[in-house]
Amino acid sequence: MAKEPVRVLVTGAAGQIGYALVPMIARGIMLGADQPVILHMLDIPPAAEALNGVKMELVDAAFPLLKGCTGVNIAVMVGGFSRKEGMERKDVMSKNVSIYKSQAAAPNYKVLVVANPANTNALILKEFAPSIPEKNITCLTRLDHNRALGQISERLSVPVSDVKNVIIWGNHSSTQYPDVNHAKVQTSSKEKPVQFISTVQQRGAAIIKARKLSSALSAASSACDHIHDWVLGTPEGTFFSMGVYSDGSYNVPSGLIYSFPVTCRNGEWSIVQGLPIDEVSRKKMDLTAEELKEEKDLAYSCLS
Ligand SMILES: NC(=O)C1=CN([C@@H]2O[C@H](COP(=O)(O)OP(=O)(O)OC[C@H]3O[C@@H](n4cnc5c(N)ncnc54)[C@H](O)[C@@H]3O)[C@@H](O)[C@H]2O)C=CC1
Ligand SMILES: O=C([O-])CC(=O)C(=O)O
Repeated sequence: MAKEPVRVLVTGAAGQIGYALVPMIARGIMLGADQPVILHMLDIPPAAEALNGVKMELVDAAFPLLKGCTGVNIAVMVGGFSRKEGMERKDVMSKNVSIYKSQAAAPNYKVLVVANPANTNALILKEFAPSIPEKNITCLTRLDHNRALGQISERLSVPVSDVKNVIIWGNHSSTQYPDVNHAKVQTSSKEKPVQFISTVQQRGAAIIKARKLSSALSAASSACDHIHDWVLGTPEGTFFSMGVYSDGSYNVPSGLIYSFPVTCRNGEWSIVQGLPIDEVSRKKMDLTAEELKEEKDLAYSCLS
């Protein structure tokens, strides 16, 4: 029997990530090749004509899984302003957090916040939308996770599918801690990836420098991976990084949206517990938590 369609909301759908993301969803990359979808696309009035163009292209692409354009079960919140060369992600805070406060009227569905500063926007959404369970609000650090897999694969010359269980701890910013201590790589090479941490931390800035625009196809693809694994589950023995509401695991202060290693079953994520943390890692995990606390204060000052 054909499955009931899942309704997916994409905010900022006329932007560059939106333009890359909606055809991926309509092709079944996010939710599976047998899962019909209904797309609900939102943007601001000045982008109405561009959004209409995206809708026309979706019709022209004749996606068999695409059943229409209304209603919501999953929300991918890309809407917002992107940073330019020389800016940090928190520099777009004053423009973007107020969007996440105003969009907090959303009911109970799974939310992925992409727009920067992604962790803090997700926290603002959580704090101003008490009707959404905190387990349903997440932010995208899967792009950083995939960047880490890609760097290891390139540097050790192994297929990316032979690398797993890297971890991105903390903020989707240059203080994030890409941790390879628990990674599994099928290789005989003893070479240690050098400058790996700073390359992953600075990859977003490197893409802006090269493209004069921030990353879009990799962000859209990672957003699909994030929702895919959340809804359909993580493979046995594999974990991924997700920005989620901290419950105090690994002594990360609760009350922050922080990226942890997670596994997913039956549409629910759980933080992987019990990984040993060495002293160097502890310092880096605390540093990125400190930045998130500062961002939270800054966000509230922008909203007052
Ligand atoms: N978490 C992550 O890994 C990544 C996050 N980003 C962030 O994603 C966001 C979007 O990036 P792009 O698509 O490249 O930007 P873009 O500027 O091409 O598109 C953003 C879209 O959002 C729309 N928008 C603005 N305010 C809105 C509102 N109140 N409601 C609905 N739509 C609204 C704009 O009209 C525009 O169409 C940026 O904040 C960017 O920094 C980008 C890459 C990776
Ligand atoms: O760097 C940016 O501003 C866009 C982004 O978040 C990324 O590519 O990781």
